Amino acid sequence: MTDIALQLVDVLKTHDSGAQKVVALDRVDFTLERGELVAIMGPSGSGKSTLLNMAGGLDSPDSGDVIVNGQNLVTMSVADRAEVRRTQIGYVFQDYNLIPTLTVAENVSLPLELDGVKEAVAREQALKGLAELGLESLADRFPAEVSRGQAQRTAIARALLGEGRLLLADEPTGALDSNSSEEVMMLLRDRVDHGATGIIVTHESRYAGWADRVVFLRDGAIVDSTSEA
Ligand SMILES: Nc1ncnc2c1ncn2[C@@H]1O[C@H](COP(=O)(O)OP(=O)(O)OP(=O)(O)O)[C@@H](O)[C@H]1O
Repeated sequence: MTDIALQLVDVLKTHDSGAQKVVALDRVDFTLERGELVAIMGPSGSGKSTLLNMAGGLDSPDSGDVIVNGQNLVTMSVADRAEVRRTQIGYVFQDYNLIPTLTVAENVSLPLELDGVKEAVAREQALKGLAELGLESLADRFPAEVSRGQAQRTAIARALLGEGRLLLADEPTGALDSNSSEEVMMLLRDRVDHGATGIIVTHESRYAGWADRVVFLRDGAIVDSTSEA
């Protein structure tokens, strides 16, 4: 394994917006070392979510390369990309993406079961992950029966399962009060300190303070980068 968890090389991404083309990422180069937690900040529309979607293999660039743990997501097959996503990447979406017909625990254990982990073992791991976020009592409720903050923490529990993951979190504290937000940041930090690697998109500099480095985007380009070190 290399020491680089993620590399974007000269990534260009445009979106069609009516008759116009919007440049969402303008030939971005970005490297994330294993064990780093990086915060991405920037004005609305600057390309933060697009960058995360590229990193997570949810969308493909027009040109350039996206390399996760030494594997180029751009040149691999759709099936291989799906497997990298499932086994090596944990994604926390802005809108949680919980499956409404599955319970909280089932939502968290589903990716493990898709990986072939036996149902009982997957449930046990899901319950452990939920307990870390104070959600064990909600395990058998459905997403519609929990609060927005609890749904967000469920999505985070799901993303955190699995060792040494690349965690990609788009505004993970968006739906949470400030105490819960601090807890979530502490958890992400702790997970990174124990072998994971992460990117958090955030609008709030106080949460960016948990990161090792803050990268600022503007008009689809990285304009500045700070380091705590
Ligand atoms: N599916 C899409 N179709 C058309 N344009 C899009 C699409 N997704 C994003 N864009 C445009 O691409 C640019 C970057 O969007 P992106 O969502 O990455 O920004 P962001 O920094 O995450 O914004 P926010 O902070 O508001 O979430 C914006 O101009 C946006 O309008």
